[in-house]
Amino acid sequence: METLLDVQNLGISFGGLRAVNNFSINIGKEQLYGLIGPNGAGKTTIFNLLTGVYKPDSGKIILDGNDLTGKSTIEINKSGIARTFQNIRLFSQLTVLDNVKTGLHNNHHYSTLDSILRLPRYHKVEKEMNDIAMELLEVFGLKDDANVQAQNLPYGQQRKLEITRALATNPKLLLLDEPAAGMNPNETEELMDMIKFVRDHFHMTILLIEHDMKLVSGICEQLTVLNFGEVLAQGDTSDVLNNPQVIKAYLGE
Ligand SMILES: Nc1ncnc2c1ncn2[C@@H]1O[C@H](COP(=O)(O)OP(=O)(O)OP(=O)(O)O)[C@@H](O)[C@H]1O
Repeated sequence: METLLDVQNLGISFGGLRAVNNFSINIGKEQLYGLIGPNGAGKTTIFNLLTGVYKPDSGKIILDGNDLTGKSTIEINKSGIARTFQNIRLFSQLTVLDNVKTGLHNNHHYSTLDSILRLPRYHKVEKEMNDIAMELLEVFGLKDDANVQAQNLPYGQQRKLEITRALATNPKLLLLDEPAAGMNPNETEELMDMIKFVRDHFHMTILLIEHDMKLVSGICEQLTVLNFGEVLAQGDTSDVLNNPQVIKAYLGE
């Protein structure tokens, strides 16, 4: 399988705490990959390193052959990594449609002058963005809510919208930080279907952090288990979940 993300020996310290140490991972194109581990193991810190929120003090991040180590969040997003957050971060006062359009600005441009003077290019680009955003909303069953304020959507739909907006940036790699957090079992089922659909339909590569083991074992093909900032186990999901060290350290059974 062709590699999309190649991370080698990534590390970062906060004061005296080595939050992530010697972290390596290799994710193939179109893989659905899970990152699990106990609270405080360093999972979100790894997402923050991969997206440029934190700069690693050691290691390399290569995406599709491009070295992204030390790049800014904006550069990294433009290079093809998009994410969602543990606590939903939408533009709550904007409509569902406008939230998706904020994601599309990466690939659709008009100048400030075009926009102020409402020049033809402005209308053309706006129409293109509306059409694409509506198509995406239709795919994810959110089209009828296009004009609803994001904050008025039910929780599960807000999660879906966050993923839709991340997809609108046209990423190569989608990072989902605890997508099922706070969801009821029905919402989680729907979410699992959506994640599988995104991978299959958009040929997307997905790395997700999740505590919900039903979701992890249900859709992730490969897993990395993190413990105290270091990789405890890595490989096929069923092998990893049956690894005695993992059961002892993480699952506590
Ligand atoms: N900016 C920071 N400054 C200081 N310490 C930090 C910072 N960010 C994370 N940490 C510490 O790094 C460690 C790893 O935190 P992180 O949030 O990555 O864990 P996690 O595996 O995502 O946990 P959870 O499952 O609870 O979300 C924790 O001890 C945390 O307190």
